[in-house]
Amino acid sequence: MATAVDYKIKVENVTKEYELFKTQTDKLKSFFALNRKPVPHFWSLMGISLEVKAGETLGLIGVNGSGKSTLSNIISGIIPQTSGIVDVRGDTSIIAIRSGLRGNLTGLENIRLKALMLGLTNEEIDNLMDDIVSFADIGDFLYQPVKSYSSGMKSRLGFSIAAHVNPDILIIDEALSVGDDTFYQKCVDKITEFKDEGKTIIFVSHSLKQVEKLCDRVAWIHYGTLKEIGQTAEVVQNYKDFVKWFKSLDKKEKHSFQRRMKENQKAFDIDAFQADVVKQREAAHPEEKNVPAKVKKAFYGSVISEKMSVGNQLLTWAAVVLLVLLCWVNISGHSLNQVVKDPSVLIHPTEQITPVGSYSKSK
Ligand SMILES: Nc1ncnc2c1ncn2[C@@H]1O[C@H](COP(=O)(O)OP(=O)(O)OP(=O)(O)O)[C@@H](O)[C@H]1O
Repeated sequence: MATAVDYKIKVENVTKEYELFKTQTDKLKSFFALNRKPVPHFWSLMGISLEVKAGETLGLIGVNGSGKSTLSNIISGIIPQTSGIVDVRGDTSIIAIRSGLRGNLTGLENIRLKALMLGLTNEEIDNLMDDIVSFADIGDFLYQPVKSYSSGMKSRLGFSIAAHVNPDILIIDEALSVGDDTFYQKCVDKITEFKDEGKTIIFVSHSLKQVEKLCDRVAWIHYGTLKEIGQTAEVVQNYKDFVKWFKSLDKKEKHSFQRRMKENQKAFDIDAFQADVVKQREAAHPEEKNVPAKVKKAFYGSVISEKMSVGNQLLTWAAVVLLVLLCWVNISGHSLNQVVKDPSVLIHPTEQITPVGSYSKSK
């Protein structure tokens, strides 16, 4: 019998690995699994587990580079996790300064594109357009490509779109830090309205004041790990204590601390982590069978690989070979039928090929 879930978002043992390629060519080679050179790895998330309940506002805090945006982008489906379960029950709509808007499209085009991607019909978008435009309040910039916008304008537009498409879950990643005071207040009012409507919100911010004002609970992400999750006042206070401690260090000590943390993220061993999860689960549920297989499925069962599978690699190479062959047949001047009957004709091009710009006398 299926058990009812009491969460809106569940993240279990989620990791995110980045390969630090030096060039785009190295990246492309790796995609086709052609890279022989070892590439440095970096684990942006090293096994995060948390749940967000329906109607709850969860704050994500942590120092720069701790993994807040990586986690919120994984939850909103913008990037895939490397391992772990991400279960999101509802439509997410992310408001982030850094993602979601296409620079070459105008503000108006971005509104339509994002709304279409979120499943709205053109008629629904037409009905919402005036509200979105008036909330964003960016004047004639609406007709300019978004790449010409200031970060405040991008934030206005991004917030306005996401807030009007009526998502069930809202992920707000640093959206309020760049607007002016009037816009900030408008956003806070809108977020409060969402909270009153019972929407689930993830709020990523460096402003502890905003977090204290808006969040029911807070998760402190610390160099790829979940350091603490709990009541806002308590977690924020512990984080403030950490920041105070860090600030009390001299420059050399600060660098050394940050280096140690980053080294730790480079050295993370996913297999050892998986083995640990198995051990803990076996200890907690001694009667449970096939724990290693179940944990393996939970780690990789729902993950979309960013590398090509062997099957896809074979298919791609087969397609490339076929394409080259067809081009060769075309250039040779023989018909496909002739080549199939006698492939050796490929190395004897027909004499009927007419050079470009000349008139064929053989007609
Ligand atoms: N595409 C990428 N390739 C390589 N490393 C990345 C990539 N994206 C993020 N990272 C690294 O992952 C880590 C986490 O980054 P993330 O942006 O999630 O942190 P953050 O907590 O949101 O930081 P901030 O508070 O500065 O916005 C950082 O060390 C960052 O350099």
